[in-house]
Amino acid sequence: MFDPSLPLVDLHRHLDGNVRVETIFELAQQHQISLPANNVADMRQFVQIQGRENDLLGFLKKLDWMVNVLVDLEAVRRVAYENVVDAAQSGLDYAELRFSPYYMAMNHQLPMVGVVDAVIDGVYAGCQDYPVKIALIGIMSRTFGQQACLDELEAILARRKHFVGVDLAGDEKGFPGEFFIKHFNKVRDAGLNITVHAGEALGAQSVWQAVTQLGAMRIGHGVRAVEDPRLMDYLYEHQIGIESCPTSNLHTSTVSDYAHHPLKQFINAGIPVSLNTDDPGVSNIDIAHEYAVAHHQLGLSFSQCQQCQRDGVAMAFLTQSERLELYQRAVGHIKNRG
Ligand SMILES: O=c1[nH]cnc2c1ncn2[C@@H]1O[C@H](CO)[C@@H](O)[C@H]1O
Ligand SMILES: [Zn+2]
Repeated sequence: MFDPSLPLVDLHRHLDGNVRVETIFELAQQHQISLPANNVADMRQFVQIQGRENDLLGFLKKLDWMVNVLVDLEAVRRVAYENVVDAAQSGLDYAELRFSPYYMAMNHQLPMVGVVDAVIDGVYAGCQDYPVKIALIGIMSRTFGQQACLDELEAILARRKHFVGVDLAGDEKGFPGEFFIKHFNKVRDAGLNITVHAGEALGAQSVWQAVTQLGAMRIGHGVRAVEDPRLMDYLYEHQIGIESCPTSNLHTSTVSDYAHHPLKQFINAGIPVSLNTDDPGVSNIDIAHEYAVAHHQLGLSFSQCQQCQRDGVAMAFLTQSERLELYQRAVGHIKNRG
């Protein structure tokens, strides 16, 4: 339940977690990549969540098919372009698309800076054709270790002006935040914003770590922060925003059901919260679905949903004048629709 007169934004959206099943199938056919199914309909079960997974790692396996078909830079460009189309068609005014150059490059030994350039190129082309504003966040995939993360950070920083921030994603349990302090020192030196996946597969300590040692200005998921009241106070005092992705949290079994999702606890604590899709292609959802879930399953009132929309704009890695533009654009939408 969102308000069409307010900007609709998605700040936590993995570009490499949103490759269309049709595209996976087409690319695989064109380039003789073997898939576990021989038609698009049968392929869905391997890419999209069926019910839920037992844990985060089970969920993340679904994305592997998406990057498995990135055979060349043209494929990367196509996927980036289609991500902009999908964002626009789902009604978003603004999306921060995040991607991991290492993860996208690794299967076919693509050059990482080449991957970054291809994403920039595809996103730029998409923005020429569709009315949506896009910003990019570079991901370090912790799953592949510290050196791989340093390498992909280097590729991100080689195109620094095209990014608004850097994130840390992947296997939180196996590769905790303390392994990446040096990486985020470089990110801060480069003047980029910082968001970190934390409190998803590990508890409140991981969120503490992200905000006090990695310099996180926003937290991806943050679900388990509610386990520590002192942390909740800290997040409130420092107005660290939570990028909430309720359906993803259900699909990774971070929460046992929607009724146990802590979104309302963050709101009641005065912590800024945005609603986001995480991996729309894996969860098979769009942003409207998450607002419907927030209202109907998590018990947010319409005005609390509106507040999430406003918090999303406030939390966005944008300048003040860009935020105002988003509000003006939303008013324009209503006029166009009317
Ligand atoms: O919900 C999530 N939690 C943690 N990591 C994630 C999630 N979704 C995707 N990735 C990770 O992000 C990178 C691709 O953008 C990959 O490392 C993937 O495993
Ligand atoms: Zn994520």
